[in-house]
Amino acid sequence: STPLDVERIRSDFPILSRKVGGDVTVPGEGPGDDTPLVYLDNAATSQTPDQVVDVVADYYRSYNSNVHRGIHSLSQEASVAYENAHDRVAEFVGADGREEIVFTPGTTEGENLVAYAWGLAELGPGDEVVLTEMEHHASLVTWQQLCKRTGATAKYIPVDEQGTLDMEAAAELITDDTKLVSAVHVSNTLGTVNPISDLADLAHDHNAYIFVDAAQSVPNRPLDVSDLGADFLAFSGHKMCGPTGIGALYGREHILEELQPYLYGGDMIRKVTYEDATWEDLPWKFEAGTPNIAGGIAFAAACDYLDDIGLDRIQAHEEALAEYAYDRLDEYDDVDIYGPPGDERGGLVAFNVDDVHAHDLSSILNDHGVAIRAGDHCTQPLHQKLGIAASARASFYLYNTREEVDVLLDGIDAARELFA
Ligand SMILES: Cc1ncc(COP(=O)(O)O)c(CNc2co[nH]c2=O)c1O
Repeated sequence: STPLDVERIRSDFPILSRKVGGDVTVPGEGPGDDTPLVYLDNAATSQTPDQVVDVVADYYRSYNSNVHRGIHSLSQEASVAYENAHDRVAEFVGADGREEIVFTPGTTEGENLVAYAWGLAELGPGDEVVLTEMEHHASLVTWQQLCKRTGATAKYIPVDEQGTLDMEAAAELITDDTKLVSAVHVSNTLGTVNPISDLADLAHDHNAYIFVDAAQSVPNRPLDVSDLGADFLAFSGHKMCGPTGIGALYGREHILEELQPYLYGGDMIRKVTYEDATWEDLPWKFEAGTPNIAGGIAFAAACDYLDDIGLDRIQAHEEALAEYAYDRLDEYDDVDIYGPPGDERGGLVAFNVDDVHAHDLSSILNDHGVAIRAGDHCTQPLHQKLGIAASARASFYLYNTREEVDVLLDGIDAARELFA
């Protein structure tokens, strides 16, 4: 695939020209240092191009209205745009149509929707949910707590010291007692790319569903829900050039059709009496109340933006940056890198520098204009397993450059000198 024109892409993101540092009491208006921003925290949230920001602004400026078919023109325009956005997001992940795409605030609510709309009704004592040891809390805590509530049992597929899933153990752990496998596609801490279609085969061999946490894969690589064998798949708009507060849950239509809603209210009903209620068609049955209309419409615009560039090219670009960062970090003997080798991972690298706590490293890197994430990345059990309380994580996207990786390494050198 042809390399990205990063400079042209960066011109779509004014924020990337910001200077940072100095007084931050007034967001965006601080005196700011003359330190150019180097934004390497894309696994937490991506930046938003003008093309997507303009869609949000245009909605509020010219057709803001509540959806679901009010009679007046504005409502009709908003309804059509919001409903069509579901079709666009469905196309982006290879779903059959809007019936298989529920808009949510993000990946977290997608996991919870399935836990409460399916899990609460289907799980009980003797049933098992199989997770991986590298799950994000959005999956791990959700299913762990649901198992506690229902008497079901949560089990974990081990991760080896290379950050790779033990698939032999998976084959033993997934049995006829398994009702659901929930697995992250690309780990937000290790960068490991899990063999989802193999896990799906194991789940389906035992008549279990598979839930795919695709928060770090839908934004970063071409993906088709059928190729993966996903029964459910959740992702977030804000990690793929969309606004915050919007994401989607994919579910096979025949499964969603059978599920009862877990959020009740307006828009999700068809007929209500004092005694009972009937539900709207999919996906509206699962979208109670006034949705994030602008966010949903902008989510579709983000899909257009990424597809115009090409996810295969974006994947190649960010993974090359991660490999470059990995190789440069690997030159140090006082740096620990977590996860698989640099050429076998998604576009992120988590690491620690001996004698420099990740939080201190992040603070010093901030003085150099570099934004990374430091902490447990919502994978505390995995950090405990790795024997660390926290890690630093650099995560790359379509608008980052090799020169920015060099600034990252310069900042790490400065931190090492300060703490050595
Ligand atoms: C693998 C994974 N699953 C679920 C989530 C939750 O997504 P949300 O509902 O949109 O918040 C995240 C967000 N990950 C991170 C958020 O901040 N730093 C991170 O690594 C994630 O990386």
